[in-house]
Amino acid sequence: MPQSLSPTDPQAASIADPETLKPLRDAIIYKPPYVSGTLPLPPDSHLLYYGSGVLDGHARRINLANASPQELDDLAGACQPAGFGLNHENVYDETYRKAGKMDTDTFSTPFVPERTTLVDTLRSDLLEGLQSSNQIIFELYKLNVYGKGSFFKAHQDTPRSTTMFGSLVLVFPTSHEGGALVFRHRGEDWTVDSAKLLATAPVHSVAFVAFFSDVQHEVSVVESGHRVTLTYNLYFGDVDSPSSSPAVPLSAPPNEAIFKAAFERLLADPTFLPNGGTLGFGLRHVYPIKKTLRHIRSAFKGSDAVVWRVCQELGVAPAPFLVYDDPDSDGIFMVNRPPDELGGAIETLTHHIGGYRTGKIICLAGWNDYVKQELDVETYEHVNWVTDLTDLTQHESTAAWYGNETSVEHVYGKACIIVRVGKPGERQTTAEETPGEPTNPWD
Ligand SMILES: O=C(O)CCC(=O)C(=O)O
Ligand SMILES: [Fe+2]
Repeated sequence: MPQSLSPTDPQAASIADPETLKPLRDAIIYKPPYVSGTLPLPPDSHLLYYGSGVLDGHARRINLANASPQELDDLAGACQPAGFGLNHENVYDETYRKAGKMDTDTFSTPFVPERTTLVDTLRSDLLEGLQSSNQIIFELYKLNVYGKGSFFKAHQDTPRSTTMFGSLVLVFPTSHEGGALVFRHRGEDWTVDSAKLLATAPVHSVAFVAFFSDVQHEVSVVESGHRVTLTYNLYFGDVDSPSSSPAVPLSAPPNEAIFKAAFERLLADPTFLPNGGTLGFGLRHVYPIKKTLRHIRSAFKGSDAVVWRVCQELGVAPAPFLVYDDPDSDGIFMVNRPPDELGGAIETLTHHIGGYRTGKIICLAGWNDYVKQELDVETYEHVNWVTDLTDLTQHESTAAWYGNETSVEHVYGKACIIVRVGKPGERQTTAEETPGEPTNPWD
């Protein structure tokens, strides 16, 4: 991390007290442990075929997109009481869980989660980092019908293997009130009211909620109607290629509103960066780096997309940068496009990137005057790191090292989002104020 300047330095006003950045950092690092939203589907995806002992071997067909109360009563009547796992046993206790269930040998659904945008949504907004590149396996687990007065008290789902990482619940648009899913984790709680989500969703949508296995959750009492759900166990498969297209979120990730509110509060505070300043966010996902960083903007997902969108909404211009931490000096550099091959000796990294047209020196702590002059100190800029740099998205360059023996060194530029904030009253910045990205005919 860059070192701080002394408080007497004229640049000191652009250094934010790290405590003030904590709400922004927390909104990204401690994001809610679930994703939820609605998913428009073709009407046939809501079909359900079921048969059980009570139907004397006859199968029934119901379309959950427009099921009548009688059809739903029949479905509920064909269910068995739902149990829950306690000390490795399946227990029935209607003071703890009151709901109907069908096992997967009793019903059939044409819905295939792998063929929907759910895969991208989970990879972007629930998972992060290297996990986002894993294949996700959806295992259909149960159909549940929560009639009036049904509920499921606080519990954690039983992981069925070491590769199981979470659960997915799909809620069909059958008329119901209540039955919100409440999560509790690290002393916080969140409520996802699927009935309310469905009320404003396009016709034929289902609601979805996916969450990590270690999160405590409960289904609050269904006040009326039938809440019909499919639950899936979520497993990691092999490492897959990252999805090529970013998920277009149908609903914002749950940390977006929290991050935005925290950022708005900071920008409204006149003691925050009284001279304006620069914020840095390490990236939380893996993206390919090409000749320029321009394509990365449209690839951002999860919390990276949250930072990007919220900054744009609040009028503080975000820009992608690569940051180089030169081990041979105390300098840290940032450039807004990958440097061409460094070519020469590693000792010249400082000069090469510092002198590079789009290069920008962001920390000069400990540098002597000669180097400062060489590198044009006016380009100095202190970055207040909200979240640490990560090595998930980085650009590699090679350079020769002339020591006792000549060797090749690798130098890595770590990608991040840099946000420039104006002083109070003039907080908004425009993209033109960030160093312009050279137009590249090959981009
Ligand atoms: O129906 C829901 O929203 C959650 C159900 C649940 O927690 C479970 O089946 O384990
Ligand atoms: Fe559960």
